[in-house]
Amino acid sequence: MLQLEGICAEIGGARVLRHVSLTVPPGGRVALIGRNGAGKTTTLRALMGLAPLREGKVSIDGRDCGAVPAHRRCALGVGYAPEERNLFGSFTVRDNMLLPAQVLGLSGRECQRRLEAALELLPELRDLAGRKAAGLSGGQGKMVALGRALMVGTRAIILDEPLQGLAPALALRYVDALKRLRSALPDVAILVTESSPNLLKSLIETTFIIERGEVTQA
Ligand SMILES: Nc1ncnc2c1ncn2[C@@H]1O[C@H](COP(=O)(O)OP(=O)(O)OP(=O)(O)O)[C@@H](O)[C@H]1O
Repeated sequence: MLQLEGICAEIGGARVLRHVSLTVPPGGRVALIGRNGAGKTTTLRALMGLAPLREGKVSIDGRDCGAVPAHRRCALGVGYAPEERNLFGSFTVRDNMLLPAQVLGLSGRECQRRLEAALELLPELRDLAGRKAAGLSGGQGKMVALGRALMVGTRAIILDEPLQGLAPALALRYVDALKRLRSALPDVAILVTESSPNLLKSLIETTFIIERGEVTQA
């Protein structure tokens, strides 16, 4: 379970999150919907320990994360696919996917097992596995970022505007991939942000709305 309780955050002295509370239950499918600049990315960054909190508490599976630095949060089973993807262009898709599992210190065997499981769930990545990330299209890169999040996201994956900028057909393919994950990994929660709920309707159980840093449940 992912839980944000009364989170407040500032960037450059400006209030960006105002007492944000949001819960993602185990295996839950939750969307956070808001316009550009509403605070979606900052909310996810707060969850991952990448945005400093002024107030409030983040917990993962009941564990208070106040003292857990960002680079250890994925060890709690949370995989994060940031909006900008942040792939290493000179690495292959395979190596980009393996990286977070290797950083966690998982054995080579476990890394390979997870890679195979992720490629099984996202077969479009199998053909790309040996390609350098620099040569991928935006849509392919988003799929790789999803696969990479799955490598460590044994409890939850959080996806920041994964459909943003995708052509409608690609966006539907991405949502189909998420639906496959829902069936294959029912215990892995998904928290996804978007500016519009339309394409996510068939996937999502609970929707939160964020407006000027304030979150309400739809
Ligand atoms: N590095 C920064 N410096 C100054 N202001 C920032 C910075 N990052 C975010 N902000 C401001 O914080 C607010 C929330 O930004 P955030 O990126 O969380 O919103 P968002 O809902 O994810 O929007 P987008 O869809 O544009 O990514 C915005 O008003 C934005 O201008």
